[in-house]
Amino acid sequence: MLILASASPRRRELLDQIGVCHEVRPVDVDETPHPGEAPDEFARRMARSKALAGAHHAAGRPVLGADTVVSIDGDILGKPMDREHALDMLGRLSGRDHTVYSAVALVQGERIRDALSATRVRFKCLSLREREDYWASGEPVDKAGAYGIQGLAALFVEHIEGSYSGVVGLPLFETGALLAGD
Ligand SMILES: Cc1cn([C@H]2C[C@H](O)[C@@H](COP(=O)(O)OP(=O)(O)OP(=O)(O)O)O2)c(=O)[nH]c1=O
Repeated sequence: MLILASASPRRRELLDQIGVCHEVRPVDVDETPHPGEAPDEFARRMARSKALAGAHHAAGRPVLGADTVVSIDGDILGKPMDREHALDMLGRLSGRDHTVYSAVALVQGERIRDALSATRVRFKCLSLREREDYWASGEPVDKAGAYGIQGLAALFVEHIEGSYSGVVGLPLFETGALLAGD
């Protein structure tokens, strides 16, 4: 059975959605970007690191790792450290387009393969009050870019072009192709 090297409840639900039986075994990796590292490269490196870390104790079973980052003006927005950080991130996203990179990596024996989705997301303009109320909902705390498109933040998203499941945390088309060996 496949091992999902992730603590994200969204990833578990997304894998369930496509009927892939799996066991959840979260891993701990250093999620610090290298100086000057591009957001898409960072997401790919993280997905690969998580899958490889999971493979250490997998006894040869296939292991899936994933990573999602929000990127605007070339910067990487990860999870917010605190309220101010979240309000600042949401302020940067307000009224603009950004890109969500979601990478997935699969380790099978000696082999590792990965795939990436890039999705454009446009936010409406957010007032300070809206950002404060959103923080108070508790939703932003564990999410890249301090928002969850699958939750209340659906009200902020004017337009999306790309992979919805990628924004939520696991690009299902790309994941299915990796698992099928394409
Ligand atoms: C942009 C966005 C992100 N997210 C979530 C998906 C991921 O769980 C999280 C990004 O953080 P990640 O570091 O990719 O993942 P994680 O720490 O939650 O889980 P793990 O490393 O153990 O696999 O943000 C949403 O749920 N909705 C969204 O709209």
